[in-house]
Amino acid sequence: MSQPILLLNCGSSSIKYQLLDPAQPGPQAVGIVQRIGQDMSTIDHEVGDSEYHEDVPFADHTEAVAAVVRMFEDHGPSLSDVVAVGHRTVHGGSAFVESTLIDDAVVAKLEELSDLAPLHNPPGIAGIRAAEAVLPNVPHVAIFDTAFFSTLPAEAYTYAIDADLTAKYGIRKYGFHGTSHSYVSKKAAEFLDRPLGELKTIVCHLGNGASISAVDGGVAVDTSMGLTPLQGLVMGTRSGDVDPGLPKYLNRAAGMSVDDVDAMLNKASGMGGMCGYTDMRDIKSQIEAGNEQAQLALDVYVHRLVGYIGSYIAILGGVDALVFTAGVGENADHVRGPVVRRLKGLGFDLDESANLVRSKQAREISTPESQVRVLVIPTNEELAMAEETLEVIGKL
Ligand SMILES: Nc1ncnc2c1ncn2[C@@H]1O[C@H](COP(=O)(O)OP(=O)(O)O)[C@@H](O)[C@H]1O
Ligand SMILES: CC(=O)OP(=O)(O)O
Ligand SMILES: [Mg+2]
Repeated sequence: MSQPILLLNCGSSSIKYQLLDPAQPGPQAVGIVQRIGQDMSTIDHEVGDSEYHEDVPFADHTEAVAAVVRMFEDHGPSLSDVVAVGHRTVHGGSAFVESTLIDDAVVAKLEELSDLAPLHNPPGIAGIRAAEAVLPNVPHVAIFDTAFFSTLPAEAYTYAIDADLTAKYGIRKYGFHGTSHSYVSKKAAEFLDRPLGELKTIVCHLGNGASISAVDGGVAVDTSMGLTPLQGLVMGTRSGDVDPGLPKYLNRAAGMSVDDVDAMLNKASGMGGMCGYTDMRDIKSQIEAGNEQAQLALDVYVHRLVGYIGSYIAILGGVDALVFTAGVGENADHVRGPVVRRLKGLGFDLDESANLVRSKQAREISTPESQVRVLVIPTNEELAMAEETLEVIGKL
C-alpha cells in the first residue's frame, strides 16, 4: 500500500513541494511556487506527464500554500491518503539537532527563533499552520537546515567575541541548507563510487540563498552561513560577509537604525543590491546586453566563492570533489565556469563543453586531467526530508 508523504520546502522566495512515497520510484506530484512577494508569482504543478501552470501574484507564503492545496484539489492526486507531512524548517537553534515531531511547543520555539532567520522561519511557520489546517490528523515533522552542522568543531562554530555573551545568548555558527549539503555529499560519493567516509568534499549550494560547506568523510567541518542565513557568500538579496563595522558606520553616516541596516543587508543587498537583478538568468542577459553593474555583481559573487573554496581546501587539508548544486549551481554555467577557471592553479581543470550541458542528472564537468573532480549534482531536499519524516513517524 502506498504511503505518500507531503513535503513542503518553504524557501525565502519559493515553495517547493512533492508528494512521494520513499519506497516507490519517483514522486507522485512535484511543484514549485516561485517569485513569492514579487509583482507576479508562478505556480507549476506536475502529476505524471501532465503539467499545470498559473501566473498569480502571491503576497506571502500563506497565500502560496493555499494555492498549492488548490492545485492538489483541482488536478490531483488527492491528499486524503497522506500519512505525514515533512516541513523544511530553517533555524532549529540549539534546541533542535534532529528532525522532530511538530506540536504547539515546537512551533512556539520556532517563533522565538524567527529573529535569527527572518526571511525563513516565518514562511516555514506559515507553511506548518496552513498544512495543519488542511491535514489535521496526520503527524507533521520538522526537518532542520541546521541539523547537519551540529557536528561542526568548536573552532569553526565559535565567534571571536565576548565568551559570556556567546554562552548567554547561544551565539554560534549554526549553518543552513544542511539537508541539501548532506544529501549532495552522499550523492557525490555514490557518483564517484568512493566510500563517503574517505572523501573530502566541498559543496556549493547556490540558490537564492547560497552557502558552501566543507565535508570530511561525510561529517560537516565548516560552512559559510552563521548565526543567521546572512553570513558568507553573495546571494540573491543578501550581502553575505561584510565588515562588522558597517552597521555603526551607516548609523553615523546615513542615520540608519539597526533595523534599517538589517533589512538592507537581508533584502536589498547581494546581486539585487549591486545591480538591480536577483535572478542569475536575468543577470546573464543583462551582462550580454552590456550592463557593467551586472558584470561587476557577478565578478563579486565569483570572487567571494573562489575565496571560500580556497579556504575550505586549506581547512580540509586537500579536496577530492567540488560539487555545485541548487538553482544557480545546477543551471548557471556562467557562474561555474569563471569559478573553476580561477582555480586552475590549484589543480582544477574545467571541461568547457561539459560545463555547457543542460541536464537534470548528476554529471562531471572536470577533465580527466583535473586533480579535483568537479561535479554538478541536483539537490533533492524533498527526498531527503521524506526519509527523515519516515524515520520520525516510525518511532511513534
Ligand atoms: N536556468 C537557470 N539559469 C541560471 N540560473 C538559474 C536558472 N534557474 C534558476 N536559477 C537561479 O536559481 C535561483 C533559485 O534557486 P533555488 O535553489 O530554487 O533557490 P531557493 O531555494 O533559495 O528559492 C534563482 O533565483 C536563479 O538565480
Ligand atoms: C537558509 C536559506 O538561505 O534558504 P533559501 O536558500 O531557501 O533562501
Ligand atoms: Mg532552497
